[in-house]
Amino acid sequence: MSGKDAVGVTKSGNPSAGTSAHAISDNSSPIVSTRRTGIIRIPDEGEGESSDAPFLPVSSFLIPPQYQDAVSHVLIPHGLIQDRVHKLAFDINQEYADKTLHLLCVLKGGSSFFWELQTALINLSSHRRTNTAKFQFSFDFVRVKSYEGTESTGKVQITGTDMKNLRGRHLLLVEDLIDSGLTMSQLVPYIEKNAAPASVRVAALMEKRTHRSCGFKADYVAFDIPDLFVVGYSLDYNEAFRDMLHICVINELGIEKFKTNA
Ligand SMILES: O=P(O)(O)OC[C@H]1O[C@H](OP(=O)(O)OP(=O)(O)O)[C@H](O)[C@@H]1O
Ligand code: HPA
Repeated sequence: MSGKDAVGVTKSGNPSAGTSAHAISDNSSPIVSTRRTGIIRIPDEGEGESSDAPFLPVSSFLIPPQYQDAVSHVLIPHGLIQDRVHKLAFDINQEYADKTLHLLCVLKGGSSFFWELQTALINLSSHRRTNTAKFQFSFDFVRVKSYEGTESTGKVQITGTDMKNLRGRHLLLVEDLIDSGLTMSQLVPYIEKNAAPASVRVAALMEKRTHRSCGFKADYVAFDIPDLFVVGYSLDYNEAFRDMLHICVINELGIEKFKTNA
């Protein structure tokens, strides 16, 4: 790989102690867990045996003109995201086969992943052959914010959802990225305390390999990524890049160009 100006994240998010999402708490039917399986590991640049992993140059993809010089390379193309999300949807459909699932989209970063996942779940339920059980889902949104630019403020603001609506439900939080884990390690206990759901699990599109991690692990994960600041597919830097299909790595020029975008 040659994305040598890619931006890594260096500041500490000051996360609290390790937390993980809780398992389903009722015993209505035995299920074979497919959680945390099939995670695709995106290697670090020049990493050991994986050093021949394909470098995906910006010029090989359709990228909005204003972003072409602001990212060093494509990390995860949209097509690969879609394929992985379809598999996660299949696993979720199987595991919650006899339950009504309540998806909780964590805005704003989780929105593209959420729409892709819920479309895949609808498609699965619509196929007679896979629709052997009584899988159903409903959904809601929660706004959670802690980052400014590329750094966590250390304060997680949770707004925009009535906790009463989540009471007694099987919740699946749909989140774009576990970075330090601060956001999820605060959101999950907050919901458990204020909403008393039947169960809470977390589906994350990506988990970052970072020394800043507080140890939080999601239940369903599509990609395991290097410690780089990623943008696109609803992930932002100062609100820029959310309108880019592929997940890319921001570069120094991008950091400068969109510094005052908010
Ligand atoms: O694991 P962490 O270190 O807490 O970082 C992950 C969180 O940071 C981002 O949210 P942000 O605060 O930028 O809000 P946004 O979703 O509106 O972009 C991202 O969408 C995750 O929610
Ligand atoms: O890598 C990232 N990209 C965008 N938003 C983020 N919030 C935490 N980490 C990131």
